[in-house]
Amino acid sequence: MTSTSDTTRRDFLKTSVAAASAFAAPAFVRGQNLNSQLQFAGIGTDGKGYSDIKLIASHDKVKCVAFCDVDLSRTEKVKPLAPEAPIYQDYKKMLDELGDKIDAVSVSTPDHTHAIISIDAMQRGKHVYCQKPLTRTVWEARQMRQQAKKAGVITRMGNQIHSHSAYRTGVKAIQDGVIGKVTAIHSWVGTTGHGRSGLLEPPVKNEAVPKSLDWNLWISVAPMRPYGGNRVYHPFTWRDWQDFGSGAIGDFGCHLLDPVYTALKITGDPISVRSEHTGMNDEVWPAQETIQYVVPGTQYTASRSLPITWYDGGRRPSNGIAKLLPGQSLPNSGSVFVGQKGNMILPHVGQPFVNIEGVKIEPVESLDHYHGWVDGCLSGKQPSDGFEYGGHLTEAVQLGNVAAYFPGETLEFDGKAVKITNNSAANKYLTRDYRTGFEIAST
Ligand SMILES: NC(=O)C1=CN([C@@H]2O[C@H](COP(=O)(O)OP(=O)(O)OC[C@H]3O[C@@H](n4cnc5c(N)ncnc54)[C@H](OP(=O)(O)O)[C@@H]3O)[C@@H](O)[C@H]2O)C=CC1
Ligand SMILES: O=C1CO[C@H](CO)[C@@H](O)[C@@H]1O
Repeated sequence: MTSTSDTTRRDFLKTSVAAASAFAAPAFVRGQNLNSQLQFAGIGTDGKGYSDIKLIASHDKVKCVAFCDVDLSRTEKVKPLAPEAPIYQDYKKMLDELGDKIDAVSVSTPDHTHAIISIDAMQRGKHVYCQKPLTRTVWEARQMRQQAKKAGVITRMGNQIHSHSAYRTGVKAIQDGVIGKVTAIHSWVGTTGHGRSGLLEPPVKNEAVPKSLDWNLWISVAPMRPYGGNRVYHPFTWRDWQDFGSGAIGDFGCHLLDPVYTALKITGDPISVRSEHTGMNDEVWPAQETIQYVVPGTQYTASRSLPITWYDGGRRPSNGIAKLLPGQSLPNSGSVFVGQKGNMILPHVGQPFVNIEGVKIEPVESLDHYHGWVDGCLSGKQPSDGFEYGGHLTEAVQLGNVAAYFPGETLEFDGKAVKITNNSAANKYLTRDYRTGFEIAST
């Protein structure tokens, strides 16, 4: 028997699919459960996962139907958000068991697990909000773009500052031509590529895995290694380690380069990338690094190509580049947009200013990044910064990490073929070897 609410849900689905040309997927794939409510499951429930889930759940049309975390001791905070929602340790089991009861998921787990979880969820027709960087490798980012397109689901990358007034104001100022056409970009972050765990190599002594944690699931696609101990790899310190995290450029590149990519409408693949750093081994990322990209020019750039320089670990552009006015200073993290009429300095989560006497930039309002994604899921309207956009940005970020293995060498990239054309040894770093049972099939 068909209930009234079932009919309403199907009617809603038909209307929203018809109304949204961006909805490419067949109706059976797209949220059978979508009516005026989004049935949502949060994967990764502590750290950033908790705030992602809380802010998504604060939308009045969201119902939390399940939570998942490989460490059950880290699920306490989300429980009050939906005390009746089941808690899983394995996202696959959750998706298998709950099936159509889930319309959408957030993926707020360490970087190495973003792709395997998000791609699986998209293949099952779920909308996905995934943390930055979208993936751990270039190849995975390309798969995310392709799978999102194929599934026709609504996606967004979790770089919430994209919707913040500071970045939106910077984007508008560039597109309004306040500094003229852009000739170069310099972006930097104060953080370092390693140092969070205090280790450069895996520890010799290992502690027992806590009972609440499924270490096999935490390791996921990466080669198995012992647990180590609290904060050797998890929580949080996985960022240092090449198997799991993506160093300083991976941690902050998708934040800082986001207003650059958005303002300049960069949609092409990087042409070349070159890294220079203080040294690295096979385990952790460099402490200090400078990465030089060349990307295709756009309507907002002065030339057919644009140099972007990335600095981290305390490095930043020189005063000669920034050309600040008296009283101005560079923030700890941010970007200098060098333009034909002057420079715009865009602090990370701070309002932009220019080095042109008498020119002030009016702030534009913030939007709700989380609710924007939920609204997109309900209406069928894809936000402009879905996985196509986030995938491009992540490919650039992770190319920087490929270049780190060949310091001082300019690597030329063929984006169409996803290939480094002038150094065959570099190609293996565009992807990874997947652990048996955790493979990602090509889309
Ligand atoms: N946009 C932003 O401003 C921010 C984004 N981030 C991003 O959020 C993500 C998470 O970072 P952070 O919260 O610091 O990391 P943490 O290590 O603190 O937490 C990640 C959470 O995911 C859980 N988890 C790990 N693997 C899985 C899995 N396979 N399935 C389900 N749950 C899993 C972890 O459990 P366990 O305790 O076992 O590790 C933990 O609860 C990263 O991609 C990071 O880059 C982080 C901070 C801010
Ligand atoms: O914005 C952020 C704050 O710091 C975290 C830890 O380095 C980052 O991962 C995150 O993206």
